[in-house]
Amino acid sequence: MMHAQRGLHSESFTDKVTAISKIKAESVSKVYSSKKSQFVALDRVSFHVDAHEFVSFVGPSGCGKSSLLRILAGLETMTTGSLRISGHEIDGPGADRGMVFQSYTLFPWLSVRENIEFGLTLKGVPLFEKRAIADHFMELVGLHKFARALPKELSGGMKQRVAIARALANNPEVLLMDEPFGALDPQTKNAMQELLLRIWEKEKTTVVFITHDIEEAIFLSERVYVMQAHPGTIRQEIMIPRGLREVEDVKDSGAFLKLKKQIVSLIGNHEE
Ligand SMILES: Nc1ncnc2c1ncn2[C@@H]1O[C@H](COP(=O)(O)OP(=O)(O)OP(=O)(O)O)[C@@H](O)[C@H]1O
Repeated sequence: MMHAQRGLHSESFTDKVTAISKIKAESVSKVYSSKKSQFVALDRVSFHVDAHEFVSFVGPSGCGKSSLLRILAGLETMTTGSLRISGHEIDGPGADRGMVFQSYTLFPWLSVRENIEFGLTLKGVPLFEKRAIADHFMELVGLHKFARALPKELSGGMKQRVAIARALANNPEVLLMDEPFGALDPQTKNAMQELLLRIWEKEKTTVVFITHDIEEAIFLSERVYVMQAHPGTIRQEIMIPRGLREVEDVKDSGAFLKLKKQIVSLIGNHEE
């Protein structure tokens, strides 16, 4: 009761923002320290990601994109600031976050199915349920015919499809992706972008996507945070208009090229 009364004024607004935002970062800084020097990789970075949103961070090498994602994943600690997922301060890695990295991180001795089921096995999910979940995600990424294959028998794109399926099988609240298609050839990369969008639309996952590829960020996202380096900060938030992707040959369309030019100049201006 007391809470309801307190919540009537400013606090109710704060509660509402926290409730809407799946991720809320406030003034996150990361300083790498050695005996001789200190390096500010992230300087008071604030952002939010709403539930079911697809948000990308794009920026030049060294702007702190990967540091930010590693902090979100709980693999790295921030130096100062606050970073909450569903209202809870991040305190180490957790099953609420699924990760897909650029480097292939499948267990080489496990089959496609076993890789996808890995987290479910750890959680003690009953066999029947585990099989059904893996079947669903193998179907979703188009690898059901490769259930028994080992990673060494797969192409780079197929490996990343397994990595996405494995991350999603654990039903994470947020999917964190660090340049997941960075090592793929352009054609495979395009196909993977299309696939990821289809999955995102179907599964309603909240996605945080890191890339240095501006086209990729515009094509995939609803919002893009443009970062700058030295120190790593967020320079601007760019809204990607709904329906942009519906246009044929979208990457050559006037609206797309305009957004690309805008982001190139934001990044370029700072690098001069
Ligand atoms: N463990 C570390 N110790 C010291 N400095 C680090 C460490 N990790 C990253 N850095 C520095 O912090 C800065 C940001 O690195 P980070 O990898 O987060 O950037 P990035 O934007 O992902 O760059 P890239 O696209 O090149 O991977 C870089 O200048 C990097 O050299």
